[in-house]
Amino acid sequence: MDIAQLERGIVKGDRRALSRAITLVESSRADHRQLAAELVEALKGEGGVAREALRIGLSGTPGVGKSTFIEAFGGMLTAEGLRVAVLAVDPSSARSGGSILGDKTRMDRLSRDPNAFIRPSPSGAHLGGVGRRSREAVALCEAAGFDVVLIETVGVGQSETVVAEMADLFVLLLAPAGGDELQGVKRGIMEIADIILVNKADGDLKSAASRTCADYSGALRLLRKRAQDPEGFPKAMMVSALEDTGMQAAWQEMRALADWRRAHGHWDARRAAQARYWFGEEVRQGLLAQLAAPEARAAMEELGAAVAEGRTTPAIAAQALLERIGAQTGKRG
Ligand SMILES: Nc1nc2c(ncn2[C@@H]2O[C@H](COP(=O)(O)OP(=O)(O)OP(=O)(O)O)[C@@H](O)[C@H]2O)c(=O)[nH]1
Repeated sequence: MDIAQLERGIVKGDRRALSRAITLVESSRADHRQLAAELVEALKGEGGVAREALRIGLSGTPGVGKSTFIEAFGGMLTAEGLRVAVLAVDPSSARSGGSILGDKTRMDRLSRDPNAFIRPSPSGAHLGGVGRRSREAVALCEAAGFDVVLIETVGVGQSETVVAEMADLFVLLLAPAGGDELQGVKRGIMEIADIILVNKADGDLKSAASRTCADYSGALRLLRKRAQDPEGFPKAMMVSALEDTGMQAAWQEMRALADWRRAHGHWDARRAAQARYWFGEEVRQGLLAQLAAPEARAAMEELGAAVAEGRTTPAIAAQALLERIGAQTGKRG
C-alpha cells in the first residue's frame, strides 16, 4: 500500500483513492491502523492549510425519511455547485446487509451525481470502533475537498452523541406526531440538536407537521441557552423531502448558524474540544485493546479466579493486572 500515492490521489479529488483510503481506515488490522493513522496525519493541513468542510450530523428514527431527505437536500447542494459526501454511522448494522446506505437505490440520483460521494457505514463493529473510523472518514472527505459532509445516523442508542462529536452542526429529523406527545425524543438528543426538521410536511400530514413543529419550537425554547447559539437557535422547521420543499430555508439556517459560530469563535472551539474528545477516545480504545490481548486475558482469568476464591480483593487484583499490562495506575502515576 503506497500511502503517498493515496494521499496525492485524495488531494486531487480522485474518488477511487478516497474509497480505498476509507477502506483502509475501516480496517481493524494493526498494520492497516498504523498506515491509516499516518495517512490521516499526512493529510491534515495539506500545504499548511487544512481544508474545511461543513460537517452536518443528521439523525432520525427509521422511516422518518432520512434517505429521501439526503437525496433532496444533497441534490440541491450539488446543483449549487457544492461537492457533498454522505457517510453513515450505524453501530447496530442491523439493516440491509450491515449498512444504512448499503442499498444505494435509496439515494439513486445522488449516488450517480458526480459531485456526490456516498459511503455506507462500516459494518460489524462496536460503537467505539465505528466512531473512530467514521471520524477518520470525515477527515479524508474533507481533505478530498468536499464542501459539505453529511454524517447520517439512525436515531437509536448512543450513536447521536458520537456523530455530534464529529459534526459542526447537528440536525434532527422527525416525523409529524399523531397527538401532542413529543414522540419520546430523549432530552439528551434535544440538547445536541441545532435544527429540528419536521419532515413529511405535505398532503394530509401537513397540519400534524405544523402542530409537531410548534410543539418542538416550544420545547426548544425551554432548554437552557447555549453560548454557541445565536438568537433563535436551536430551532424547529418544516420540510417535505418528498415534495422537495423547505430545503433552501433549512440550508440557509444551517449556513447562518455556521457563519455565526465562525465569527464568534465557537467553530474553532468546538473543533478543538472534539479533537480532545477523540484523543481521549483513542486512549480508551487503546487500553481496551490491550485488555483483549492474550496475555492480558490469561492474567484476567488467573486474577479473576483468585478474587472469586477470596485470596485477594477486586481492587488489589485489578491493580496487579494493570501493572502487568503496563498501564499507569493511580499509584504509579
Ligand atoms: N409524505 C412524505 N413521505 C415521505 C417523505 N420523506 C420520506 N417519505 C416516505 O417515508 C418512507 C421512509 O423514507 P426513507 O427515506 O426510506 O426513510 P429513512 O429514514 O431513510 O428510513 P430507514 O432506512 O428505515 O432509516 C418512504 O416511504 C418515503 O417515501 C416526505 O417528505 N413526505
